[in-house]
Amino acid sequence: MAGNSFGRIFKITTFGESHGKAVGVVVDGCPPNIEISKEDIQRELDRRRPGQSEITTPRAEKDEVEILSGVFEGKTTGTPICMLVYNSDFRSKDYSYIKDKFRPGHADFTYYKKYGIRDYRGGGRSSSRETIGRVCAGAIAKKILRKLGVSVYAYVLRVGDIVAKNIDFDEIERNPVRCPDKEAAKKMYDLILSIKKEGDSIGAIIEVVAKGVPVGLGEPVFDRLNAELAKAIFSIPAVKGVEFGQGFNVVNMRGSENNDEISSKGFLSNNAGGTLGGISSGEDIVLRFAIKPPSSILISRKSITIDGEECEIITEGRHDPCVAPRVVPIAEAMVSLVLVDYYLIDRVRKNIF
Ligand SMILES: C=C(O[C@@H]1CC(C(=O)O)=C[C@@H](OP(=O)(O)O)[C@H]1O)C(=O)O
Repeated sequence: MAGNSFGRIFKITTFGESHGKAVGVVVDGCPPNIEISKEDIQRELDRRRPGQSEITTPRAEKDEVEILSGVFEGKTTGTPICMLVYNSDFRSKDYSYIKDKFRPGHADFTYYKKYGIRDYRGGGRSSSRETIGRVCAGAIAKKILRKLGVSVYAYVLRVGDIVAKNIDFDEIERNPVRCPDKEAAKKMYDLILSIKKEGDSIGAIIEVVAKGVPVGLGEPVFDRLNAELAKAIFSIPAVKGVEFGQGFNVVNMRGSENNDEISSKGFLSNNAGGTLGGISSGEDIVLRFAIKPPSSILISRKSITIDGEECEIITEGRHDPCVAPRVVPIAEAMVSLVLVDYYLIDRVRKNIF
């Protein structure tokens, strides 16, 4: 029950801390003969790495992946794949001031109370640098899905009160916010910059769409596809809520509006967001999740020391005023990992006899 592994057949274990030597992942259970190159992994890591624009943390990491095992002559061999990224631009002295204090909103308090010890440098294991391993593993999952005709897209739907209205998938990677609506992206960018100038931070909503998922993935009752996807998304740092299809809006609907009618040509709507009874329906999987404003802000907040004395904390150092643009590739990775794992589970159970 150590909590660092995810998946049943396509199983990942991530390791490392923000200011430790390296972060990475071991992927076990990957099918053999999948073509995979360093570039396939690096492309995804480059979308997640710090220092991409004015609205991301300026920590200067190349985040260059090394594939240590499990790939031979450009193909997976069916053996464990270990991938890692060395940390280089860490300034651990920036964190000495919180050695004996808990930063409000961070995991400092709970890690210390649970373990009685914590690597306070850059948030240690609770840092979003841990997600590097997920993105590496997700890049392999994406390649497998592509062979199966499945594509997964994530994008920033909302920052503060600015909402993307025009969803153009081609626009996502053209702007630093990773918003599919060019006009909204500009407004989001300006808003994030102005909040950064105030030393504050802001939250966002990200939408994920998986296209081409076949009917039948998902294991009722406890391992419903949507339950596993929700777990995958909630395991991403800063996530505060997840919904599928109409989500929380169902409270405003009648059954007569919400039920997705079926014709001989297929479903007439997708209010369910791609699953029925926890099993994929063949419609797009559509989910959204809310991420909180980053906890590291330059505005003084009340807290306590490890001895329980009251203090004030300003979180100095290098931080993201809004993590949404960098969470996009992480969300795609997590959704891809679940889909590959559930595809393999479905195959195993059907191919025994
Ligand atoms: C470096 C990354 O983001 C870091 C995530 C992070 C945190 O507390 O999560 C704190 C900061 O670390 P540092 O103070 O060492 O620069 C961010 O820069 C990354 O995600 O790759």
